[in-house]
Amino acid sequence: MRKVLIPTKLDKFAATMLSDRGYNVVLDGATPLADLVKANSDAEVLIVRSEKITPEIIDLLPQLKLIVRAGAGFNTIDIKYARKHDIDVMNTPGANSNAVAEEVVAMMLAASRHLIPADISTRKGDWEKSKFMGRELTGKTVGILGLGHIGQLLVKRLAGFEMKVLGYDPMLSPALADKLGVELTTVDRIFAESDFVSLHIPENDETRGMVNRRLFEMMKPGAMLINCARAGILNEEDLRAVKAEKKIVFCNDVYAKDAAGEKSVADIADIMLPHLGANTHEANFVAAKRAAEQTIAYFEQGITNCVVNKALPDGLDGKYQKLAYVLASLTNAYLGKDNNPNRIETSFYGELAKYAKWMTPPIAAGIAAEFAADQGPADAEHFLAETGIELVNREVDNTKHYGEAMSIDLFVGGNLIYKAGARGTITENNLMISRLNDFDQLYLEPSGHHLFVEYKDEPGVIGRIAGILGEKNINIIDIRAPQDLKSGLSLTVVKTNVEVPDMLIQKIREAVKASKAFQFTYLP
Ligand SMILES: NC(=O)c1ccc[n+]([C@@H]2O[C@H](COP(=O)([O-])OP(=O)(O)OC[C@H]3O[C@@H](n4cnc5c(N)ncnc54)[C@H](O)[C@@H]3O)[C@@H](O)[C@H]2O)c1
Ligand SMILES: O=C(O)CC[C@@H](O)C(=O)O
Repeated sequence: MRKVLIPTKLDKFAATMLSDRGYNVVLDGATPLADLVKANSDAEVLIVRSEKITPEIIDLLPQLKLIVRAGAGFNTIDIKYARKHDIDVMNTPGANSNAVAEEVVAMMLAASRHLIPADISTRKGDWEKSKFMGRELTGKTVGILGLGHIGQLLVKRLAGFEMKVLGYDPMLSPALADKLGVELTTVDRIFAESDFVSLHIPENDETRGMVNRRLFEMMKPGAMLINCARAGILNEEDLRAVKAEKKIVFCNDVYAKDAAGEKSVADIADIMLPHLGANTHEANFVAAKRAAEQTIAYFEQGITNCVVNKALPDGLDGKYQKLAYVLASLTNAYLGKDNNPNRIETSFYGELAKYAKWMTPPIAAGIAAEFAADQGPADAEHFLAETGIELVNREVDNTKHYGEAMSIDLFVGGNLIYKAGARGTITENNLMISRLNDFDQLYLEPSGHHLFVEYKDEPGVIGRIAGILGEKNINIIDIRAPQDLKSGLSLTVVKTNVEVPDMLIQKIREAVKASKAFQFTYLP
């Protein structure tokens, strides 16, 4: 019986549904997380809300296969560590979005009409009608950053106020924006022209701290900023610095840590709530129901569409990532250790074009041993940018009929640009390097130890290489010998049964006056 641990205050419906289906469920929202995890170390599934799921918690659950975040944001879960341990993490997209959209409308109205301080004052016996002069929503401009489940619902819920809606979300198609009545624009224009700005983006490496002083300084005096997304996307110090001068009204639902105690935003927040966005009976029920349904579908039907830490996107065969690694590392070996690339150009043919970003981690790993290939595309892009390597994905000409193939070219900068590149594909389920530089028709299956020797074409060279290897009892398993007719160069690639020692490579280099001689080993 699979054990499901629900260490949070989640609607009982999830526990009931899973128990009815034969799962062994422990639902306990009172015991501290670490204690509960230690007492249930045989759990295979963890269903959580905003609890922090750290490597330490994951290490206490050696049989864990699945973490379900009953909600949208999964920044509280170490999804990379989970991936390393073969644990899938999923969220329940859209389950609580209506609750958040309604909370935003409530904040807009409450702050615009001073409902909270006016209530406190009137209860006290004061009559401060003139102090609480309000503003109306109708006809104003609202700017929405992030138009996913919540952002889109917010547009619909605000429809009655006849507002002009500006939006920014790289994933929203112009057609859908049109249908929703959203004018897609830049982040800068949203901040500069809106009377109300509402944030609905996830917190991740890309968005952390992105709502900063530069944007606050653009805001209209007296405009309202609403953060029901995540604390980390907004730079609190920057807001503090400009809030008084710009008279920004700030409504906040989210904190670095969900816990009782003083809140650092207290001095700049006009309304602050204890992370109430999803806190409705309806949202709690829907999130619980989805979490249970998704768990059952995951184990019983293998449905993984809500997994957020996939190593591979649906539809991509992992062999293509191996190929990208091999092409990048072979080309890098060809350039030699004194020639560090400063630009990578890639071409992905056929269906591979839509998976281009998933090739960036293996390419980065292929040219830099310090980058681990199991990291995600954003990590790889960040690593390349930090290392000063430009990545350009070229438009491809699919009329060449290369099928699902890829080319990777590395450039060494400076005034004199030096370039090397390789193309490959998968044939009969094996990696196949079809070209290295202008040596077409290489058709090399790269597994094992390969000695690459490039030289001015002349007869007898392959025999000399074989002789030197034979003297040392090194067995030749396969030989490829393509020519580059334009440059008059030949390339001999010898697959050997063992690694060829450096001294022997040097001997071969001298014996055949090679322009290149290096070993390339790939052990899949
Ligand atoms: N306060 C709460 O209780 C509460 C409840 C639910 C969700 N949330 C937070 O709200 C966030 C959004 O929730 P959702 O359900 O709408 O998620 P979602 O995934 O449906 O939508 C997020 C949208 O943000 C867009 N986006 C990502 N990076 C962006 C960027 N740099 N610029 C512009 N757009 C970007 C995405 O393309 C996506 O469309 C969640 O990640 C979560 O952190 C808070
Ligand atoms: O579970 C909650 O109450 C908060 C959930 C919310 O922040 C989310 O990202 O879904």
